[in-house]
Amino acid sequence: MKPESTLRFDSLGCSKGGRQLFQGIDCTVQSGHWLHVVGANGIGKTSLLRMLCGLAPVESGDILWNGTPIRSQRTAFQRDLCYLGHLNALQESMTVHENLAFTAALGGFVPNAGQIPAILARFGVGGRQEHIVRHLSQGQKRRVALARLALSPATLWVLDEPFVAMDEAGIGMLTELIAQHLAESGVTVLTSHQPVEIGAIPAQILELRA
Ligand SMILES: Nc1ncnc2c1ncn2[C@@H]1O[C@H](COP(=O)(O)OP(=O)(O)OP(=O)(O)O)[C@@H](O)[C@H]1O
Repeated sequence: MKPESTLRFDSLGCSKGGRQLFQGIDCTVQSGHWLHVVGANGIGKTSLLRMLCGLAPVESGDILWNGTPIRSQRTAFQRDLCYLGHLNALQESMTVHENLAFTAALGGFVPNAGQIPAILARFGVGGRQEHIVRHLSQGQKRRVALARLALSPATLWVLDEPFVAMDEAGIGMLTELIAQHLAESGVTVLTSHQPVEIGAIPAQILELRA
């Protein structure tokens, strides 16, 4: 189990290119729960996720992790965070197995011999372990990228459109993995233009509006 955690947006606002995207967002997500950020194309969902991950500064309001603004606990917060953006962030010239081993090493984690093969098999890419990532299909690359979640010790998963390019089986595997994460007291924030069901755990919906 992971430690009990709380994510809070406190009167959060964001503008881009001189245009206000959203403001006054208040929301709290506790351990074991997930937030589905929804809204029209271009409304600011990715911008919100990027602020949450520290890839863009918080301009107005605050983001608090366990009661403390993330800006004043950068290193500790990054340790608690796993972010998967639109891009898969895989090393294209490395093998599938090498990519996962690399991710684990970055997180200071040494998987045992059977762990990476088991995770890849779970994500339906077990037979591709020694393949160079460049030679995989888009959906296979997405599966490898998402398989990294299973190696992450992070409490907070932030996933931008994780279901894009996934077939039905892939969607099933990912929702199962998120459900397991929540059952272990994890927290997940995701965007998706499609309806999402994570087991029987109801979504907290945050709808961004112009
Ligand atoms: N660096 C930037 N400078 C100016 N405008 C930007 C910048 N980055 C993003 N934007 C604009 O901010 C708005 C919000 O973009 P964002 O990617 O957050 O939307 P989104 O809700 O995730 O959209 P989608 O559903 O299409 O992925 C868009 O209109 C985008 O063009």
